[in-house]
Amino acid sequence: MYQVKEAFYTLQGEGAQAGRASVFCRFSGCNLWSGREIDRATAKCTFCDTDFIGTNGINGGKFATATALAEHIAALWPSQSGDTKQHATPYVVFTGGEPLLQLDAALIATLHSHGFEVAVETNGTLTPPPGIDWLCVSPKGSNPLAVTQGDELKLVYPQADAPPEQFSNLGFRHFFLQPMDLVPLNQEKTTVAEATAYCMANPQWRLSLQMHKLAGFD
Ligand SMILES: C[S@@+](CC[C@H](N)C(=O)[O-])C[C@H]1O[C@@H](n2cnc3c(N)ncnc32)[C@H](O)[C@@H]1O
Ligand SMILES: Nc1nc2[nH]cc(C(=O)O)c2c(=O)[nH]1
Ligand code: SF4
Ligand SMILES: [Mg+2]
Repeated sequence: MYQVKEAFYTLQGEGAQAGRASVFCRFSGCNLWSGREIDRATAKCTFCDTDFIGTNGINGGKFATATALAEHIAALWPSQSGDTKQHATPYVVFTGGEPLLQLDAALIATLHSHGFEVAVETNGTLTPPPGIDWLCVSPKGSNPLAVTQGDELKLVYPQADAPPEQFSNLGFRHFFLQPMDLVPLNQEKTTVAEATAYCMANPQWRLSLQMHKLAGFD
């Protein structure tokens, strides 16, 4: 049984694939926070910008089989019109909550058979199933990483207990700093200038702004 908070068609707003048309599938639940505000201060991850509780969002629900969820996701990809010369590869991004609590090899294989490339946004504390085409790891404080290689490492910045230097030798193709959005924490200060300064001083790192929030597309 897969529990999905919401699923929607949008553009990837973050990291190296920013701007790419994507179906987002947001699984319910996380291993680092209950999702309740009352627990935020004592959680293992304290700055989350997302509601991942339950299955009541747009196109959310409970899915008994990989086939049922894959068909639900595939139906959100636009049908290619007859005069389209170039055919874009359908792309699904599994996120959450923490997607590696639920994503399995059967669901990935079924999406491949529907022609999808499969991307994952994970906190890196759980071992991924085989078959993922694009793996984004976003470390959270001092929580130990189970994943030390992948396509991109996207660090929310600043985190006192997770400085970039701690990750710069890991086996990723791309390294991004994403300024911490303080709105969910009810704080005024912006972190964009700090992340910009770090990237300019340390050119291994690139800046990831959350395009969907700036442009307002989800
Ligand atoms: C909501 S998380 C879900 C996936 C997974 N649990 C994780 O943490 O990577 C999706 C992305 O949003 C980032 N994120 C969460 N809260 C944020 C915030 N306040 N500011 C900027 N990025 C944030 C995460 O680091 C992650 O890259
Ligand atoms: N457009 C858009 N891009 C995103 N990239 C990562 C997101 C996430 O919440 O995992 C996200 C999201 O919530 N929306
Ligand atoms: S690990 Fe990801 S989903 Fe879980 S609380 Fe942190 S940012 Fe949110
Ligand atoms: Mg998000």
